[in-house]
Amino acid sequence: MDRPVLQVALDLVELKRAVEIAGEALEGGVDWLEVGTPLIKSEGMNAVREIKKAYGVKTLADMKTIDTGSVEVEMAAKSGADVIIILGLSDDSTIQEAIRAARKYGAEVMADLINVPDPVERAKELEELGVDYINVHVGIDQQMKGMDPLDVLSKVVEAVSIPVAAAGGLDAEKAASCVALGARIVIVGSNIVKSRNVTESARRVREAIDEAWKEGRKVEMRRRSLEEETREILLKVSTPNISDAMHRARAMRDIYPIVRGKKVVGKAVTVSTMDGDWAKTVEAIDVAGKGDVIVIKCSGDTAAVWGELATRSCINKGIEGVIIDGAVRDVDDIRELGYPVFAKREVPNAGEPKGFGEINVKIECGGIEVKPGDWIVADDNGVMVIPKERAYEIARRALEVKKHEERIRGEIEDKGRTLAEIVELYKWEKVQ
Ligand SMILES: O=C(CO)[C@H](O)[C@H](O)COP(=O)(O)O
Repeated sequence: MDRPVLQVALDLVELKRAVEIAGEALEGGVDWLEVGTPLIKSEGMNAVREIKKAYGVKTLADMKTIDTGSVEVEMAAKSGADVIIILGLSDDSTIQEAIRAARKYGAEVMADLINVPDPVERAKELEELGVDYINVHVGIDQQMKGMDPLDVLSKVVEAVSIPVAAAGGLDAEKAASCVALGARIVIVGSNIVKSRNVTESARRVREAIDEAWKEGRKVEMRRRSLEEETREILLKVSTPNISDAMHRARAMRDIYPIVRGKKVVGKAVTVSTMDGDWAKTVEAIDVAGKGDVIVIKCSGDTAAVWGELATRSCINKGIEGVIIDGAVRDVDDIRELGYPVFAKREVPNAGEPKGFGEINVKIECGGIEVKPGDWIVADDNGVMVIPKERAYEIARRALEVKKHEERIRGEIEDKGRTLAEIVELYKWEKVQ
């Protein structure tokens, strides 16, 4: 049996960059080039033509066809696509029309199982209908919720005898696991095309899948909990990455780092208190656990609700940091301790521990709503709040923002280009 196929998904919107990245990916050992759906939507069939003409290797058009199978397949095949990707969700008549059209032009059809309710049953039906390949695919938005193609891959492989592809957030390790589970084609997008060194990233995947194929590697399926993964990812991304991932969500207003150069990531233990009343803020240290962040809303900022001794207590308990919509004192000591405290104002005077307020209630801090358990990420840019229900998703989206920027940074630093040139800013300004 031949070695597994490595297919790169050129999920970009700029054709010039896609052609360049395709070349770099081929150098790293990619076999097939997929013209991604965003590129097709941005540049039309011209993208298929240009990619095919530039390299002459097997080229796929990810049309994601759901209707008019014949028309869409014909367009792509005439433009040079060797394989056209259509949606397995389509009506059987669309699939049959797509296959008939493909045969006229000597092209093949790959059916994508994205969003199919019963992937194993549908894969069997699609094989029966005559598609050439099945793609077990978890879409980009689904990946952000923690879905993984590995979850159903082996069942689909067992159910059909045509080659099965796998796609959806694959890196070298996951791609190797897909091969070990029987995938004949691995499709990698973001982890190659957004990488700063495309050739090197492609090579890593190439080596990993070839090794898995030669050695019949066993798959280790241990997955970390979503919470572990969320924390790990949030430690890698910045607050600007998170803001972008949340459609430019606002950071807290008027809250500044008392100690610069520190990063805070953790789940919120919230405190609502009165100006200068430090009873609940200090009691919250005993409520919070390792890895938490204390987030305090005060009714004013004339007297401190936080100082050096509270900070030392936090350090003892492994609490990640403190965010205060109010006043802090002992800032020189806090700086010496190097502990991340973010606050609105610095003052010398403390208030009294009267005990007004509550711990772990919904508050508004720096103008942003914070619920107990929401994720807080703070750095020198500011403080972001991620609602706990969307924490994993936002973390994954922020990581995509970071990866996207890494590739652009590389083009600025290594190729001497400008940002406007790379992202074709003038072309993509909003039409008025
Ligand atoms: O078709 C796609 C999205 O709908 C992508 O091309 C596919 O998911 C591969 O990209 P990635 O590796 O970034 O998930």
